[in-house]
Amino acid sequence: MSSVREFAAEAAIESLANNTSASAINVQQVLTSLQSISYLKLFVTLVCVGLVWDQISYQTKKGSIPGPRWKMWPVLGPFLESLDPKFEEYKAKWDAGPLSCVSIFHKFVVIASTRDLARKILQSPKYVKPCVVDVAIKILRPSNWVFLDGKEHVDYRKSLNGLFTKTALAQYLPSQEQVMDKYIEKFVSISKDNKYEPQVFFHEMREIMCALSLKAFCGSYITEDQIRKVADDYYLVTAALELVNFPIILPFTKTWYGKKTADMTMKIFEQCAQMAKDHVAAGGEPTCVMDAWCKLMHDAKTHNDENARLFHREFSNKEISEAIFTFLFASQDASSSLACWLFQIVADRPDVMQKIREEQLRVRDNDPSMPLSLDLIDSMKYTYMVVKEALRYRPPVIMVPYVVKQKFPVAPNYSAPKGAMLIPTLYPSLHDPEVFEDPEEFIPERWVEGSPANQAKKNWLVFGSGPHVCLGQTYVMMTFTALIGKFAMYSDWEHKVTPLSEKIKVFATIFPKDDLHLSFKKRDPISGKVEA
Ligand code: HEM
Repeated sequence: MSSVREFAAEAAIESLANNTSASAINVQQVLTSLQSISYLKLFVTLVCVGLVWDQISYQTKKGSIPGPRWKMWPVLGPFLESLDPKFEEYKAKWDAGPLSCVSIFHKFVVIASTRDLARKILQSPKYVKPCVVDVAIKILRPSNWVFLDGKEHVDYRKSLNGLFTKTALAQYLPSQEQVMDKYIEKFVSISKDNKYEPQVFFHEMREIMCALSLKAFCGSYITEDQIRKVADDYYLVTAALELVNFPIILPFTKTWYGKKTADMTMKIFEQCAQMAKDHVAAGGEPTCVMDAWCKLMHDAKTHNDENARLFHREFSNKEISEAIFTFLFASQDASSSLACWLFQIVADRPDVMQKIREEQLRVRDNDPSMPLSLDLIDSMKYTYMVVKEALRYRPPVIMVPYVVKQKFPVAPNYSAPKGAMLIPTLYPSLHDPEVFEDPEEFIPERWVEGSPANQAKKNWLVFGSGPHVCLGQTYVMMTFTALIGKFAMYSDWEHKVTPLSEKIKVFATIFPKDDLHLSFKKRDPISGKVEA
C-alpha cells in the first residue's frame, strides 16, 4: 500500500516537474502532503469522493422526475425494501407521477406509470430490451433464445408463434383435460382429509398449473413422477430469480438449488424432445407443443413458403428443451397468480359462480361429459369474461423491467440514461377509472362486445405489448376458461375470507396475502347436489 502512495507521489512529481518553475515549488508541497497522508485519511478521502460522485451521478440521471431528493442510503438505496417488496409501496411510486425514479445499489431505476408511457417503452426495441437478473442467464443458460435481441429475437419468435395458435392449442386440450379431471378429484380428496375445513391452497394452485403446462408442453412423454418432481421443486427456480439475489452461484444457496432444478428439468425436456421427434417421424399426429414443433420441422422439409423456411434447420433437443423451459418459467408464476385470484373471486361471488355453471351446461347441451374442444371453449362467452376480468382486476404481472440500450427520450422533458432500468407498469392502465367504471369492482359484464372496456384495446396491457408480448396469451385464455368451467361443474368450493384475502402479496407476481384458504367438495353437474 505504501508503495502505491509513493508511486502516486512520484507520478505527480514527474508530471508537475515538466511545468513552470513556479509549479516546481508546488511539486515539493504536493510531495510532502501526499507522503504525510495516513492510510486512514486516504481511505476516508476516497470514500467521501465516492459518495459525492454517487450523489452527483444520481442527481444527473434523475433530472426533473420525482424520486428521493438524495440517495437516502448513499450506496445501498432502498435495497432492503426491495428484498421484501410491498404492493402499497409500488402503488405509491406509480401515484408519484408518470415517471419516477429510485436507486438500488449502483442501478438507477425509472418507473413509468401511465398507459401511454408503458406502451411507448414496450414498443421501443431500438432503445430498450428486457432486463433479467444476472443469475437468470446462468440458470436459463446464455444460449437460450429468450436472451436474443432485435431481428434475431423477432425471427426466432416467428418460429415459436405457430406453437400457440388456436389450432395448435386445440391439439393439446385432451391431455390438459385429463389433468383438470385428475386435480378436481385431488382437491376434493385433500379437502376431505382435512374434514372439509378450508386450508391453504397456494401450493396446490402452483402444482396444478405446473402439471397443466407440462402436459401441454410434453404430452405423454413426461411421466407422472417427473411431473410431480418438477412441480415440487419448481419454486426453487422462482426463489433463485428474485429481483435481488447474489449474482454468483455458491453451493447450497438459493441460486444453486434453482440452477440444479432448472438443469434437472431441462434434462427431462431433452428426453421428451427426442421422443416427440420419433413420434412425428413415425407419422404420429401432434398432441403437445413438442410434437407440434417437430411436425413443423418435419413438414418444412417438403415446403418452401415463408413459414416453412423458419423450420428448414433441425432444432436440437437441447435447444427445444431450453425453449420449453422458458415457457414453463414464463407461465408458472403468472398462471399460479391468476389461478389463486380466480378461484378466490368466483367462490366469493355466488352470482358469478351460478352464471358460469349455467353457461357450462348450456354450451354442452346438458351433457357435462362433452370433451373440451376449440369450438366449445369459444362458446363459453361469460366464463371467458370472468377470466378476462380476473386478469384486469388482479393482473399477475404488475411491472416488466427493461434496460436502456441507448439514451432514450421517453418523455418530452426526460431522457432515460443508457444502462438504467426502465420499468413500464401494467397495473395502472388496467385500473384506469376513465376506461373502467368502478375499477376496484369485479364486473365480468364490463367485457361484453362493444363496451368501453372492450374497445379500449390500448389499456389491455396484461400480456405486455410490442415484440416481447406474451407468447402464451391465447393459451392462458383458453386454458383458464376451460379450467374454471370444469371445476364449477364438478366441484363446489368454499373460500374462507380473512382480513388479508383482498390484500396483495408480491412474490414475483401477485397473490392473496393469506395464501388462499379453500375447501373443495364433489358436485353433481346436472342436479347440483354436493357430496357431504
Ligand atoms: C396469466 C398468465 C400470464 C401472464 C399474465 C403473462 C404475462 C406476460 C408478460 C407481461 C410478458 C412480458 C411482455 C412484454 O415484455 O411486453 C410475458 C412474456 C412472455 N410470456 Fe407470458 N404471461 C402468462 C402466461 C404465459 C404462458 C402460459 C406462457 C407459455 C406458454 C407464456 C410465455 C411467455 C413468453 C415466452 C414471454 C417472453 C416473450 C418474448 O420475450 O418474446 N406466458 N408474459
